[in-house]
Amino acid sequence: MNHPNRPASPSACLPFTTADVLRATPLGACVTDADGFFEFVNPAYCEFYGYTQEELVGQHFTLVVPKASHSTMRHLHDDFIAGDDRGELHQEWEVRRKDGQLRTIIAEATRMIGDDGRPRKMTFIIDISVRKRLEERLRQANEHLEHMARHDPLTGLLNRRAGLARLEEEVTRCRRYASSLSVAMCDLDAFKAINDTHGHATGDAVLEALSQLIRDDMRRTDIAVRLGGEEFLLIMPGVTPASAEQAVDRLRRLIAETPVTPQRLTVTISVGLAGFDGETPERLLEHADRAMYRAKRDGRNRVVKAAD
Ligand SMILES: Nc1nc2c(ncn2[C@@H]2O[C@H](COP(=O)(O)OP(=O)(O)OP(=O)(O)O)[C@@H](O)[C@H]2O)c(=O)[nH]1
Repeated sequence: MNHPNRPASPSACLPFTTADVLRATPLGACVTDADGFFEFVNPAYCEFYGYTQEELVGQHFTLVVPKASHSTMRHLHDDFIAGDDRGELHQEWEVRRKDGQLRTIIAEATRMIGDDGRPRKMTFIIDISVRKRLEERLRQANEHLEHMARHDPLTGLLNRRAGLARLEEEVTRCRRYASSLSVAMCDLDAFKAINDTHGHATGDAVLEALSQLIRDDMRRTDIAVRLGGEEFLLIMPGVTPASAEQAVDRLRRLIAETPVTPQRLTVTISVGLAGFDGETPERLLEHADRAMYRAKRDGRNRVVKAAD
């Protein structure tokens, strides 16, 4: 049974006008004519943009759009008014308040035909600026975490786990395209003595400076990894062992000649070099490692190529 005060037809149940409803809604709402001029704005719309109703009605809607998007927005408005789509639009936009602040909104628009037979665009807006800011902060935090998970905090080079994963990738690529790949295992010489004589902080400064020298000297396509302690791995995709030997020996000389601390300490490295020849990444590293130990045994501060 119907409520005695409730009319039977649902279409006749609102005892106020549509404009009353729009004025009362906490959502910003506006109506623009076919040319994009505001015909109606509700109080929530005015409050969000910081304009009065008088300042908005009669103005073109691009008043609340950053200059860079004017032309895009005009075209979209025209297409929307003329379009024969569903007549609805749900989109995220950056908009500009009267005080110049940029905000992000979701706009829900509907095309409606007025009593005069002319099309209009009715838009509801939802402010999502706070959510956007949080999303951006979350994205930056994730990026930072991902960077931390892949890099050594002292030197900024790839850490062991990320470096070995890169080596696997490069070996796979090399197999597929039959390209060259060389790796160099580099170990600081007599580093314990530096720590013991000058302290751990100086030791850390040496590792940082050494990493910077490696970064500056290597090709952009080379990959430098801090495997741990005073041991570094250089992965050189597309480089033959002969070219790698020249490059790494140049780096060795550069390191030996360059003071790496304010006290002008210099250090040397011993390097074992191996070229990829179809083996697994583990075997490739073993070859480079063995060559590095020979470099140590033969007197340090030298590059030794792995035996074929
Ligand atoms: N300051 C500092 N020292 C480190 C770090 N990681 C490893 N070490 C030190 O590196 C030194 C390595 O010493 P050893 O393995 O004996 O090698 P070495 O003295 O370089 O001698 P050779 O390799 O035979 O030339 C040790 O004293 C470690 O404590 C680090 O992150 N910071």
